[in-house]
Amino acid sequence: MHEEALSAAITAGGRSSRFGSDKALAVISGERLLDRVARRFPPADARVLVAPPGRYVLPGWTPLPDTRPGEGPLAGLEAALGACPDGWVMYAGVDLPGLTPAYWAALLNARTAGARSVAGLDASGHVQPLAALYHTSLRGAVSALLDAGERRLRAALLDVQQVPWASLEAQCPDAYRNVNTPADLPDA
Ligand SMILES: Nc1nc2c(ncn2[C@@H]2O[C@H](COP(=O)(O)OP(=O)(O)OP(=O)(O)O)[C@@H](O)[C@H]2O)c(=O)[nH]1
Ligand SMILES: [Mg+2]
Repeated sequence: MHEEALSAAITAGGRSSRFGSDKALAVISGERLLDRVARRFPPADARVLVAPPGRYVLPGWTPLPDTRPGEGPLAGLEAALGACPDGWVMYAGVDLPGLTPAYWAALLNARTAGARSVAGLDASGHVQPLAALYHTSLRGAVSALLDAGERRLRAALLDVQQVPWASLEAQCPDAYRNVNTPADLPDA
């Protein structure tokens, strides 16, 4: 059987305009948000950090420039899918400090035959595309969406397997805690 790779990708190409300074560098519990998200992925065959060239140094992660700089996390996904080996990509925003290895394991375990993306539902039932699995077979579809003017990341959730919050809450209660402003930083 053909072995598929498992890759990790962090997207950090945003402007942090609501935060007021680069939120990836914000320190929480003594470490940068960037380092925290990075170290909470399970082991992966490839690890890429999508961000403007030279903005970050993250040992063990391959720096990857945006294919369409400034066009948002859907464009970041295009870059990640294009650079990762064929298989599944764990794709996360840099501003989700509550993610854990168990969260990724829960998504990976939820994969079904035919699914090309896997995303959790939050406590309100909203799908969460910024901490989700995408299969590299979506490359062409994601580029086509961008070419057509689409910029919402959730549009990339094609052939999606959804994971109910009840299946995620125990493993990762803070999974979708999102840092947009300094007030969102959890107190250490
Ligand atoms: N690669 C890449 N990532 C992006 C881009 N825009 C936003 N992101 C990332 O997508 C995630 C969610 O985006 P936002 O929460 O809007 O972050 P942001 O755009 O930096 O912040 P705001 O300027 O306040 O909207 C963060 O991890 C961002 O770094 C982009 O153009 N390219
Ligand atoms: Mg933004």
